[in-house]
Amino acid sequence: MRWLRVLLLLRRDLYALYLALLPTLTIWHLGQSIHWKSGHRKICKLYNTYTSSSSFQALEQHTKMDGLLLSHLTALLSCIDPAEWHVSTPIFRFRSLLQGPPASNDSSTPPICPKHSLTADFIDDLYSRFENNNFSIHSHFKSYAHGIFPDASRLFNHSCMPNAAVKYRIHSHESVQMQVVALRSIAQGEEICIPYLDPALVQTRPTIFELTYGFTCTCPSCRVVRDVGTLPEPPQDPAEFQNICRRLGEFVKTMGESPFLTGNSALFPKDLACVLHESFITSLSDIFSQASHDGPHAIAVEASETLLALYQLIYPPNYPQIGLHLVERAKASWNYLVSSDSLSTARVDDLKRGLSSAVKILSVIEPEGDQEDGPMKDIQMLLNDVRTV
Ligand SMILES: C[S@@+](CC[C@H](N)C(=O)[O-])C[C@H]1O[C@@H](n2cnc3c(N)ncnc32)[C@H](O)[C@@H]1O
Repeated sequence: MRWLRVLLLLRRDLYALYLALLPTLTIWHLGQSIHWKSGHRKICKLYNTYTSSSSFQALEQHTKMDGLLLSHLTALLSCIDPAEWHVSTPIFRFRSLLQGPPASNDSSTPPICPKHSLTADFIDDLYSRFENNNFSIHSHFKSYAHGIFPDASRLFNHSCMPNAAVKYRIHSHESVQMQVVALRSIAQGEEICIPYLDPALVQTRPTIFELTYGFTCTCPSCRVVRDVGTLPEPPQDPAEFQNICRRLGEFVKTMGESPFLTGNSALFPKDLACVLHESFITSLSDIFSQASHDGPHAIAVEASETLLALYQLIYPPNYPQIGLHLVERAKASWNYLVSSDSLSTARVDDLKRGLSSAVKILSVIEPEGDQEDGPMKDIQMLLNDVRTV
């Protein structure tokens, strides 16, 4: 099948609400600007009082975003005659989505902003679909707000080895646009799945699926994790920890396709089970960021190699996190190079190869988000630096 890059442009959803961190609240509302203007007015007048109220301030950041989103939704719906909510409207589609499991609906509906004409039961009913259907609008992993995209919620199930990923176009004075991008060729009839959360959360993800989404994931990655069983903690002893890092690097270099992609747990060496323990990635990331910042740069390069191996094991090919990490790894290599007494040609070549892989992977999903801190800019700067040696 032909490489299908952008699968869908989900512009037709009625409510793409991108709020939270933006002081001026915006709602995207195709073709019903009169309703939007009156909904906007309802929110604007009370916005400061609402966001500075003690009940709003007491909420967790995540629930604050939900409260803002729900405020916009109720403001908007209060301006539309329910007789207009027929089958083809996004609100009808939104209300036809699955509700979250009882556990995710345990917490009460957050306080909302506008005066509205909707009943408490109706608002609870809307909110019961938030947790397992809404999206976190992000730009290069920086989260901006929560958004409702009923068509995308209807269409896409989750996989920890997804064949597609969600990105957003965020530009001032434009509606936020969601795009679903294929990470590889997708055969006719194959289900298109996106990740609902970071697949690297190997240990916590089953609980999140159960409590927030109400399902047990049966993707190839989860099958392998289940077969591996209880995950041992990574060794505390530095020499043993290093040995595991080396073993992981060797395994990934020779594995061909990841066992987590194919679901074949027999191919995953049992002595590497501890690399799936979430403390392994945390320790490595800490070592990497500290050494990248303060040195020694050789340690940063070493940690970045192991992180790359881990990402190649647990993420699907072309996953953006791999591309972004390749850029960070190249920065560490560059710092190491310029702080060394002599320039190693092999290391310069490796750096160039790493950047070229980063470009290949990131080109699948880029450009995305607000573009301000796009990794392509960093790559270009590094390539310019490398050309000078
Ligand atoms: C955003 S909706 C996805 C679309 C949904 N299947 C539908 O028909 O409307 C999220 C819900 O879909 C179900 N779901 C998503 N991914 C799943 C998966 N991999 N296995 C089983 N159920 C899944 C869960 O019930 C989850 O709460």
